[in-house]
Amino acid sequence: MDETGSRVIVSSGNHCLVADSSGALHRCHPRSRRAPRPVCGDRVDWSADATAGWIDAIRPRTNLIERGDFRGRPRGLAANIDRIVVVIAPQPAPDALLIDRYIVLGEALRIPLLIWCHKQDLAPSTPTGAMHALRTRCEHQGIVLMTGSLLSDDGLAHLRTATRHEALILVGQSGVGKSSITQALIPTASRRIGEISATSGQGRHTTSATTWFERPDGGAVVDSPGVRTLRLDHLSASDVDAAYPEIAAATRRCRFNDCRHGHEPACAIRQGLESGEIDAGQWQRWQRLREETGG
Ligand SMILES: Nc1nc2c(ncn2[C@@H]2O[C@H](COP(=O)(O)OP(=O)(O)OP(=O)(O)O)[C@@H](O)[C@H]2O)c(=O)[nH]1
Ligand SMILES: [Zn+2]
Repeated sequence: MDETGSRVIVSSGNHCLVADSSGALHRCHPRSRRAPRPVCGDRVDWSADATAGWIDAIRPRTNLIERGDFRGRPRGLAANIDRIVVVIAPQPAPDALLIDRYIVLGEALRIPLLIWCHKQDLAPSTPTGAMHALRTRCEHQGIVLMTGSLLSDDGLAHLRTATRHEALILVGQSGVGKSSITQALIPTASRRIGEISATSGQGRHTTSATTWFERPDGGAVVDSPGVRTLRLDHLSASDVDAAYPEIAAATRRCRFNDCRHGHEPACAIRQGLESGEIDAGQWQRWQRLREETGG
């Protein structure tokens, strides 16, 4: 059996599951130890002999999302993604640094980002200061921000329409609702999880695998447990700057090129912080991520 352009829907270290054009799943292995490892979302050519399925080639990727492992080395997470959906909720309270990490990643890979404020049934009637700051930032930077809930009538309608035919990766803290959203967008997701467990031969499919689910309305959703944290060591300081245009512009207005934004005269950052033009929280996060990326 030979197939071209099939989709890798789950990838582990030494094997992956490939969905053929009819959606049937096949367990495949790289041809050799040196062969590049496919990641979730890859398009691959593969073939099967009497013993096993083999990956013959990985098609060129439109993008590759990587995350730093505990040593900061980049690890492939998912490929060919049209949009990063950062899911936040009133509970657990949003982690501004994690949101910023995804804004940096989206800018660096040029993948459009959408911030989905989920569980609106739990949202306070007056937005918190943090939510207000996030909204202002999204307006300034042209980041799409939408709200919804699984407990309201229009639920995910906005998300569905705004991302029609797109391959989404849902990212965010544990417990914000990523898997619930996947199930709501793809009613057959739990059946698919059963098929994946059966084909991978690893018993119950735990939430430990990044998985590509085809959407019934076109496109796909990638649900991944590897997205609750994100290190950016493998990105550069200029990637961080691109996600903070106001801060990056202010640093260029400081009188001294090597201004450390401490006590130097005519420091545009200090002036911006004093006048309130620069958000103090954003400034702290910029410093933190610049340090992480060696800037
Ligand atoms: N109130 C409320 N609860 C929701 C909503 N959507 C999901 N939940 C609940 O939130 C909890 C966490 O949802 P999950 O979908 O498991 O969250 P997750 O982001 O996939 O979490 P991890 O798998 O740990 O990363 C579950 O108890 C859901 O039932 C919503 O719109 N409103
Ligand atoms: Zn300065």
